[in-house]
Amino acid sequence: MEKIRIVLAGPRGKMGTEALKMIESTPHFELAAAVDSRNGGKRIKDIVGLPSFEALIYEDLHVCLDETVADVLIDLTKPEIGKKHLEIALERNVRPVIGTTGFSDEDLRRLSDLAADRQTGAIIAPNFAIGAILMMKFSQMAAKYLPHVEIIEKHHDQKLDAPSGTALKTAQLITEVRESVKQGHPEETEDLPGARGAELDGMRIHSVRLPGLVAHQEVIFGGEGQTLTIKHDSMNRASFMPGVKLAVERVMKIDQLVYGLENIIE
Ligand SMILES: NC(=O)c1ccc[n+]([C@@H]2O[C@H](COP(=O)([O-])OP(=O)(O)OC[C@H]3O[C@@H](n4cnc5c(N)ncnc54)[C@H](O)[C@@H]3O)[C@@H](O)[C@H]2O)c1
Ligand SMILES: O=C(O)C1=N[C@H](C(=O)O)CCC1
Repeated sequence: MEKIRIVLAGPRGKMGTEALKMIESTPHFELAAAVDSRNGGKRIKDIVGLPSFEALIYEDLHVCLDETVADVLIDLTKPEIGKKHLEIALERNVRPVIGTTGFSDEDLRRLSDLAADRQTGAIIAPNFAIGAILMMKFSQMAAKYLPHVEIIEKHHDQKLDAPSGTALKTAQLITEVRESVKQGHPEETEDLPGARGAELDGMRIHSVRLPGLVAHQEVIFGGEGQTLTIKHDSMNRASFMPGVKLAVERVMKIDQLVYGLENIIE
């Protein structure tokens, strides 16, 4: 099998270090280069605590892709950088696998058009954990029958964006199968602003940020005399790596942008 040559953006981060281990243990993956906010000119093996890859570190993706033969870019940096890197990679026909969140509907339309123009596969995955994908799929199934929904997402307190990409994606999947519903009492008031959480098509989304958490979500459905809770917990960042590996393999075989791993697992 030919090796898939990967550029990894964010190699020193919590996700990036797990991704390096995943690449190291996958015989048909090769780390071609890395993009970091510092350490340009060094090699991955020169950074204390990182595996002994010879791959060079660049501080600019343009320069990296000028000097590197690559098939796939994995981006695990931060929202505005992931978006910029996705575009740079597509313009050079390098297939992006993006783990950062914060893409608006308008961004997704524009980037889908760009991927289609370039006939280059791209995957944006708000959550790489296979269990989280199932949680979203099961929630979409349940919402057909129990349309009153509240989402509680909980993450570590270093997370930059709220609500989480997973919560937004879950809400979007639910809007595809249910009519818009006015939830709660028609005359309810918020005596403390934000008490009822964010609102998306009648659904409420509550974001919790605490040290000690990794990534967790509960989707609670209410009906007459019953509730249903669908819950997923990522206890560590290794939980995301089978999904990253799957996305890298799959992005090599598609020629359009896919938003969400639920679109590539059976
Ligand atoms: N899709 C998923 O399943 C999933 C799971 C966990 C985290 N995430 C997302 O992945 C991203 C990384 O998460 P994390 O917990 O590893 O964060 P982190 O803060 O530990 O790591 C981010 C890394 O990106 C680097 N970085 C910042 N700007 C950069 C730039 N311009 N170029 C290159 N590198 C740059 C930082 O130096 C840091 O090492 C976040 O956006 C997070 O929301 C996604
Ligand atoms: O920032 C994180 O950490 C995570 N973000 C994702 C999201 O926004 O949904 C989910 C996984 C962890």
